[in-house]
Amino acid sequence: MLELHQVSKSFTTPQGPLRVLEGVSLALAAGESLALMGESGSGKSTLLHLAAGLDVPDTGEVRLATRVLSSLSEPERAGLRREAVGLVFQQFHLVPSLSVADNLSLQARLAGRHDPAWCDELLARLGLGDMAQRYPEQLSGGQQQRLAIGRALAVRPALLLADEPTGNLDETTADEVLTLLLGLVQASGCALLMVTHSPRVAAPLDRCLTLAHGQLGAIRNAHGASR
Ligand SMILES: Nc1ncnc2c1ncn2[C@@H]1O[C@H](COP(=O)(O)OP(=O)(O)OP(=O)(O)O)[C@@H](O)[C@H]1O
Repeated sequence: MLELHQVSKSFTTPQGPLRVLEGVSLALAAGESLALMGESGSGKSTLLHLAAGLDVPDTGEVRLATRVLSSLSEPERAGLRREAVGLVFQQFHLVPSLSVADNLSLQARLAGRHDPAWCDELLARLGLGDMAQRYPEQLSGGQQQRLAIGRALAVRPALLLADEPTGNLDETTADEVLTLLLGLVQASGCALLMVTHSPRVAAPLDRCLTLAHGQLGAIRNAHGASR
């Protein structure tokens, strides 16, 4: 589903080039969930952006659904991202002037993949069924993040990329949102790559990798064992 092969990425800074990823390889199968941990500045978001085709590596390959992202033009990458990738960030990025229902179906409509029955099911499963005609400012933080998750899943993506999706929520709300997210990911069969600082959040996922000094390591399998 998602493959990174020997991916390197540097940024230009006033102090010179900053090497963030150095020969990183990983494979994520359909339906698999992977937590990506690491200290602040270790390159987690950079890796997520490369996986989404929001940026391209300096060297190496990112393959998404068998397409090599760096061989695509930016509009082609945007098209593939709309169809195959759901994105959830710490900030909810909802459209204030659109209702809950319209926010939820927005990406799916843009991708030409709007399925009203699936959107209704998502609203119900996310506990937003009674709030479909409200506007984002009339929702709590947890409800807004549930809506952002619904928007990402409405397109039935093959891959869900989540960057600290519960980072803005209190612990109880974060647990509720995470449980809902993992249940929906399982129901929809998509692969999940989630960046998190929290071992609690990472624990229920199939695997956990840590990024440090530009490299991936500390692999944990579903049973908590390191290898
Ligand atoms: N566009 C850019 N230009 C220059 N430097 C950048 C750019 N984007 C990221 N960086 C730098 O690359 C490094 C990795 O950033 P990244 O956001 O991937 O880290 P992170 O592990 O996600 O951090 P955090 O946990 O704090 O969100 C950081 O030192 C950051 O300052």
